[in-house]
Amino acid sequence: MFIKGTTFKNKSLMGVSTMTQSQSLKVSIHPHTVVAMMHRPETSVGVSVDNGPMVVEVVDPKLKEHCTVVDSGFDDVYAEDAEEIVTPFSVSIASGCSLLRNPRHNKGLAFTEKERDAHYMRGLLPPVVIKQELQVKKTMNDIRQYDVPLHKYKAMMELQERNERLFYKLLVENVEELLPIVYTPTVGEACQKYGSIFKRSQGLFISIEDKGRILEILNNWPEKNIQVIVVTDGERILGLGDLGCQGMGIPVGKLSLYTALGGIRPSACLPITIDVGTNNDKLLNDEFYIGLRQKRANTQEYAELMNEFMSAVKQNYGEKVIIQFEDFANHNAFDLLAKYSPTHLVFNDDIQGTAAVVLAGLISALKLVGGSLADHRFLFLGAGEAGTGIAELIALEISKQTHVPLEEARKKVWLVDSKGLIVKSRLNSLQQFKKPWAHEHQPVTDLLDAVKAIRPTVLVGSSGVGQTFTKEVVETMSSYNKKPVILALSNPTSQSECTAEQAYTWSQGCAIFASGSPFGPVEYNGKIYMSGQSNNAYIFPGFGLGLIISGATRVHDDMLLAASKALAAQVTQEHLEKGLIYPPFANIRKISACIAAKVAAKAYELDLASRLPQPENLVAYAESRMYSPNYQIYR
Ligand SMILES: O=C([O-])CC(=O)C(=O)O
Ligand SMILES: [Mg+2]
Repeated sequence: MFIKGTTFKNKSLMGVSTMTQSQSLKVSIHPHTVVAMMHRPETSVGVSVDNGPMVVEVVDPKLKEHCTVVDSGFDDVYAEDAEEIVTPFSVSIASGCSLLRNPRHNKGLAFTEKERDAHYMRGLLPPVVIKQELQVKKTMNDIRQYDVPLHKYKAMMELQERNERLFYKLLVENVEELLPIVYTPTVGEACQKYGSIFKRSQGLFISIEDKGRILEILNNWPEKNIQVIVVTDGERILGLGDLGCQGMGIPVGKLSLYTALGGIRPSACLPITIDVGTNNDKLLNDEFYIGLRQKRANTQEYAELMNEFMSAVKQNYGEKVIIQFEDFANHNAFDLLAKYSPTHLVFNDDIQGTAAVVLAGLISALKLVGGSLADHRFLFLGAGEAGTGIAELIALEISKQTHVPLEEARKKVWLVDSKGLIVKSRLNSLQQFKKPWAHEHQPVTDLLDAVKAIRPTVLVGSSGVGQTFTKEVVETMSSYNKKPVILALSNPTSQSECTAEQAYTWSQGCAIFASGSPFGPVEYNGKIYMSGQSNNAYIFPGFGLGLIISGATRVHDDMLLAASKALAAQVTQEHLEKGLIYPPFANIRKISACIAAKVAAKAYELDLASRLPQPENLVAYAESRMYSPNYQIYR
C-alpha cells in the first residue's frame, strides 16, 4: 500500500527508521488498515488507528515537519496513479485485502464469519465458508487437471505464494503424488526454464557484485528466526549441470520438503542462491536468464564471497543455523564442507544426505540378498560428491562393524569415473577426493569391463549421466548375482543410469532396484515390480529436525550412520517382500521424527547438543515440535 506523499519528507523507509517508538505517529486511515509495529526494532513506529477519514496526525512536534496530512475522498490517496515519488508504506498486522494477500496467514474461503468481521474482510470474499479439507480436495482436483508436470509445478508455486498452509497441507497429505512435482524430476525442468517462469522471488539472491554487503542483504529478508538455510551456487543442478542463478528452484524445493516432510516451520527456512556467474552459454544468451550475465568468478573471488557469506550467516543467525550446501560442483563442494565443518553447522546433502540414504537402502537390501556389508563388493559409476560420499559411509560402517581400519574397509569399494576404474597407477592425476579409492588393479577403461573385473554385488550409478547402465552391464551383473542390487541415483529421470523397466527386464526380474527419481510400478512376465526412491529427501528433513531439537552445533559422521539405521529400521518385511528397500513416502513425517530422534540422541551422546536437559522421549518430542499445516484460528 502507498500513502500519498507519504507524509515523510524523507520519502523512504530509511526515513521511517530514524523515528523511535517514543516519537509516536498517530494515524487514522481506512478502517481496514491496522497499522502497528514495523518488523525491525529500529523502524518501530507506534501507531494507533481510528475509523474515519484518511488523516495522518503526527503527535510528536519534532516529526510534524516531516509529515503532511492526507485527506480522503476522490483523491488518489494511495498514490496509485501518481507519477511522483512515493513511499512504499507497508503495514504489519494484516487485515482486509492485505490479509487475503498474505500467503502466510491467508485462508481464502476458509475464513470464518467471525474472522471476516474481526479482520475487515466482509464483502471481500463470497459468502460461502468452507473447511480446509474441502479446499484440499478442490485444489487437488485443479492440479490433477494439468497434464504437463511443469504446469502442475507452476500451480503449486502459485499456491505457495497465495496460501502457504494449504500448500503444505496438500503436500503432506498427497506426498507421493506431489513430490515428483515440487521436487525431482519436475523441479529440474523448472530450473532449466526458471527465467521464463519466474514470477516472484522465493529466496535471497546474493551475487558476486554484492561483495561487502551480504550482511545487509540477509537483513532484507523479512524473517529473523532462521533455522535452516539451503544454499546453492547453481553449478551442478541435479545431473543437469550449470544452471547458474536458475538453480534457485533447488533451495526452494528442498526447503518445502524440510517443512512438509520434516516439520520445520516455513518462516524458519531460507533459500539462498549465490550467483557468481555461469559457464552455461545457452543461459548467457537466453534473453529471459535471471542471473548475472558473466562467466563464473575465479577461485579467489569465489572463496572470498563464500567466506563473507559464511561469516555473515553466523553473525546474523548464530551457531545453530543449519547451512545445507546443495548442488555445488565437486571441486567446491568438498572444499567448502572441509573448510566450514569445524566452525559451522554445515551439511552437504549431495555428499552426506545421499550417503545416508544409500547406506539405509543397502542395510535393507542385505535382508534380501544375505550377508553383512563386509561380505559385498560395491562398484560405483561416478566418483563425485554422491559416489565418494556413499563409498566413504559404507567403508566407515564396515570398519565399525568388523573393527578393520578404514583404509582396509575402503578396499571393498571400487569407483569408475569418466576415465575408467580408479586404480593406483592413476593416483598422481586424481583429484584429492578420489585418491582414497585408488586401489591396486590393472587399468580398466569402461564400466562393463569394470563389472567383469570386480564382479560387484552392488552397482551404484551417481555420475549424472543417463542410460549408462546398458543392457550388457545389467545382464553381466545378473550373471554373477542371484539378486544384483542396482541403484540408479542420478537425477532427474532423464539422467537416470537406467529405468526401472530396463533394470527388471534385463535382469529377468532379479534386480533389487531403486532410483534417485521415482519410477512407477513395472510389469514383467505377469508380475508387478515396485522400486524404491533412493533420494536424500528421506534423510535431510529428519536429519535437520534432529539437529534443531537437540540444538546441535556440529554435524558428525556418526549422526549420518544413526540416520541411516533409523531409516532402514522403517522398512518392514512386507516392504521387502515387494522388493522395496525403502519405506513408502506416505509415512514420511513419522519416519522423519524417528530419524530426528536418533540424530538428536547421537548429538547428546557426542556432547554436541546444546538444548538441555535431553527430552526423555525424543520421538515424541520431535513430533511435538513439527509444524502443522492446519489453519490457525484468528482472534
Ligand atoms: O535433489 C535431488 O533429487 C537429489 C539431489 O540432491 C541431487 O540429485 O542433487
Ligand atoms: Mg542435490
